[in-house]
Amino acid sequence: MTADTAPTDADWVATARTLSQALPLFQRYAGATVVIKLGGHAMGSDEAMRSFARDIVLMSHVGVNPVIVHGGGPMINATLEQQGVVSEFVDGKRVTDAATIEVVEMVLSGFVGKRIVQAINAEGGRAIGISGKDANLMICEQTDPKLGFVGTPVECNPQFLQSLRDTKTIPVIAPIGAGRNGETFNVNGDTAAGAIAAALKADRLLLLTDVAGLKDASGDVVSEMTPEAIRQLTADGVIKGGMIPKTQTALDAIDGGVRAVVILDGRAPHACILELYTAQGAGSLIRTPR
Ligand SMILES: Nc1ncnc2c1ncn2[C@@H]1O[C@H](COP(=O)(O)OP(=O)(O)O)[C@@H](O)[C@H]1O
Ligand SMILES: CC(=O)N[C@@H](CCC(=O)OP(=O)(O)O)C(=O)O
Repeated sequence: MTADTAPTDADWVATARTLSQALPLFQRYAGATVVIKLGGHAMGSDEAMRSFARDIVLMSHVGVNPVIVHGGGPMINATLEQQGVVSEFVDGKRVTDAATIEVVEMVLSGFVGKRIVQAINAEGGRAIGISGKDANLMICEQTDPKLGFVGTPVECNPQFLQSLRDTKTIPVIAPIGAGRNGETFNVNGDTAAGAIAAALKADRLLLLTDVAGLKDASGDVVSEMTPEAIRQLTADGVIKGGMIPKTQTALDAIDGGVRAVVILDGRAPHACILELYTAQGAGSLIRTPR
């Protein structure tokens, strides 16, 4: 079917066949909890956001419990740059002083989170924007005094998410954590998604990023990897930079009880439903061998 020709009867039959073939996968994921981390680099145009939102609403309609955790690093950078501030990053984490944490919270819990909420709601879903502070969802401790207000999640309280699930409300979570002494902590989006997925014992954690998946030493995307293979590729320097917190998150999430983690290209159209509802899947699946 091309854009400039009307669909034929055969095209419609092919569409119906595709839907019918997805039945076993719809059944397999009915009732499953799927945590989706949408990184700032994966948040594209309004059209891409609409397509992401549509996929989330579709998942919710066929019985999945989607939980979105978002990033927004590039949007934080842009707002800080308007104020003449350029952040320093150590091991992929933003050094966050008292003025910066205010900007981080404003950007993530403000326009980034609300853009996702609005997109989902516009497609007929029911989303609500919260952060790790709400209902004590994510309690943090300071990661390292040198990083300032950067937090490591030490306690997750996902009961509130279960009550959202009962009312088919889709949480859209900003990676901001509460400290025990009233501090606000900036949490890497991948780390926050992994901690929440582990607390929920999620069936899947999808880490949406800007590459097709995990690449091996030859630069080829590998469709399935074990935690052991990831440790080896990291030791060999093949997994590096921003991919390190992602793969570390994947390993921690699996240790914490998540069944499988997928690293996939969030800019690709319909990445989430391709992964869940096609036999081929998308990106790189990480799980312990069965
Ligand atoms: N082995 C690898 N396979 C795939 N990507 C890798 C690998 N090692 C490093 N990367 C880099 O990791 C990047 C993703 O991390 P990052 O830019 O922090 O993503 P995000 O902003 O989506 O959180 C990719 O764009 C790629 O350049
Ligand atoms: C501690 C830390 O670095 N926090 C991140 C939070 C946002 C994030 O993780 O955004 P992406 O997923 O788009 O990278 C930051 O300040 O950029």
